[in-house]
Amino acid sequence: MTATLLRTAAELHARARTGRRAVVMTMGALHEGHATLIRAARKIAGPDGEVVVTVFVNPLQFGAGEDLDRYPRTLDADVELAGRSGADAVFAPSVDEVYPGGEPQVRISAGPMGERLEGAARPGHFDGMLTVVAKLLHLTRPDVALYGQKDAQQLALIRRMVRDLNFGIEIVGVPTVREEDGLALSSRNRYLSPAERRTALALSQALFAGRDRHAAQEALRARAREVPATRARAEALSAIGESRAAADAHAVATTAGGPAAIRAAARLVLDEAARLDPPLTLDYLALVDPSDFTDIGDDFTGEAVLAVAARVGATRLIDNIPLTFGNLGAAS
Ligand SMILES: Nc1ncnc2c1ncn2[C@@H]1O[C@H](COP(=O)(O)OP(=O)(O)OP(=O)(O)O)[C@@H](O)[C@H]1O
Ligand SMILES: CC(C)(CO)[C@@H](O)C(=O)[O-]
Ligand code: BAL
Repeated sequence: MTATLLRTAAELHARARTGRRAVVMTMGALHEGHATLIRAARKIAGPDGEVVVTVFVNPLQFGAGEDLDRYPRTLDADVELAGRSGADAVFAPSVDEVYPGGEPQVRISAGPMGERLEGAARPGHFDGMLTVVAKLLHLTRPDVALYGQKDAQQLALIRRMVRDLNFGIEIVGVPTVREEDGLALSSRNRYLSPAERRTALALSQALFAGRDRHAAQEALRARAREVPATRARAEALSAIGESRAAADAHAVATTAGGPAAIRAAARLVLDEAARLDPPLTLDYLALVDPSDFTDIGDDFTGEAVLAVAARVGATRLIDNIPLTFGNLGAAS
């Protein structure tokens, strides 16, 4: 399948609409994570519907000193990958096409959730992101739009904007696609040298260590209901597995359990990576409620997000993993 390249809003609006329109928004430099979103969009739109992929590196969401100028731009390959993955059209407007009068004076405000974690590290980022997402939703007029859970805070804010401002568009989240060794796919991975990539693996490893600790805690809680506490604890700890035993023993020894122990288990991996060459520099590690991105408390139940951001060399990467608390029937 070949995707049609559209450069202007006029070209986009001239397209005859057929069936449901599903939109996948990207900044280009497409990879298998994007391809997964496009395939999911194709499924939702169906054979009679339409899948539109947007490619736009939005200056409004980059801060001074960030990587706007060096962000990879690979439009020909993007159109090819989009078509191969099931897109009908790629809308890749210029900056002038999106912001004809220069930067917009009226913008979307992301509110308090937009000032936490990524928002604290990148002031103004989420206002710029939501402003362009609102514009692209108006320009593409989809029935449904799909976003990756890799950018969990972005996804949560888009859901919030669509609900709070009555956009009337269905928002679908797609789970994070990872390399075989666990690294989350990201356009920015192409900045990494082989040595930096080895260090960057610590982001996902830390999340997996936190996930293992969480699984052990949930197992412990479940077992505690069935068998005497001491036996349950031993069994649950053995479920963690030999590979994590040292990190886990440390976490058990230094924390009281609950969210603190999960953070501690993840933190240990990140602290080790800080001593590698090249080192990892941690920006934040947080275990948050995805409805507002505040830290969860000990009595939290439901779905939480363990999120991390770090620098390796000149590259800043983010990753996260969902963890379900108190739902003993579900896998974490
Ligand atoms: N590994 C992934 N798995 C699932 N979705 C992803 C993945 N990487 C990106 N996405 C999603 O693709 C959409 C476009 O993201 P974007 O173009 O910024 O890609 P990216 O790889 O996240 O780039 P960057 O490295 O700049 O963060 C977003 O909804 C994002 O969450
Ligand atoms: C949603 C988005 C396309 C807005 O520029 C961007 O933030 C991204 O690619 O995740
Ligand atoms: N993938 C999120 C877009 C950004 O980093 O600006």
